[in-house]
Amino acid sequence: MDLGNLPSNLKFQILSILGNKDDKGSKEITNEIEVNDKINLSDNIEEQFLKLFSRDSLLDLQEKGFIVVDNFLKDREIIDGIYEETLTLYQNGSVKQAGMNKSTEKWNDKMIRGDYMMWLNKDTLKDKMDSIPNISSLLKELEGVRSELDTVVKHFNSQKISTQLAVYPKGGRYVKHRDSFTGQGVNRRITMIYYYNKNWKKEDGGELRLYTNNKNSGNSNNENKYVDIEPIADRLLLFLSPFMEHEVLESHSEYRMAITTWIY
Ligand SMILES: O=C(O)CCC(=O)C(=O)O
Ligand SMILES: [Fe+2]
Repeated sequence: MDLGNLPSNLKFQILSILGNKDDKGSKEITNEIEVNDKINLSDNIEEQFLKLFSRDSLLDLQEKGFIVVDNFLKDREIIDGIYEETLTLYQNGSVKQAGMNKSTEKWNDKMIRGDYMMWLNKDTLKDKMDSIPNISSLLKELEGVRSELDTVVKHFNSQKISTQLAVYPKGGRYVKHRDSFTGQGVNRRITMIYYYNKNWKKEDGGELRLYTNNKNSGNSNNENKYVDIEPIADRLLLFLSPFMEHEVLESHSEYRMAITTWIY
């Protein structure tokens, strides 16, 4: 099925069903907040707690809608370990073809998203965590990003996170979409994608095309402007989930891997 010809609001609705299918094991949300407003990351910040972020990077995230952090883990052994553990999970069938799920309906369409995915949820993976030590250490670092945001940006007050691991086999892509929508109650606010594709080269494709029209900043630009983010090893991309449209371009490598955490 080609969604390209559908009006964009309809396309977004379909993709939101797909994108918002959530991990069942996540904790109950106790303290609901409305995310129908702009995301403010620069007012009343506690600068003394900044470690990973700088004041400017928080401003960039708010105004440009995204930031790229290279050399996130810096440890070659861990990065290679994450790759190997992902390959094992993929080859033993733990990583399943992604599709659209809404109650009993199931709809898989490789033209829309060609990835295989699994939720990485600490509760559901309790006894498996020991077999994926390197992925576990990445998850700790990603939790650290969340806690820095909560500590530095007093009003940020994150509600939960969820994480998925995705593998795109050759030919895989994911059409243009947003990861969440404003005005729907508790929702994804920040998308963080960690890439660990060894020796990625231009011919491998699979770049993340990020449309830079960020309505969070109040200076929206041309809808069609974009940047292509190369999914190179040890790169962490952060963007504002409700404001940034993006797509995964067709991947030509054998496996294109990513671990994505959403902060709500
Ligand atoms: O892997 C990527 O670069 C992006 C994946 C994505 O957009 C998603 O899973 O919602
Ligand atoms: Fe996405």
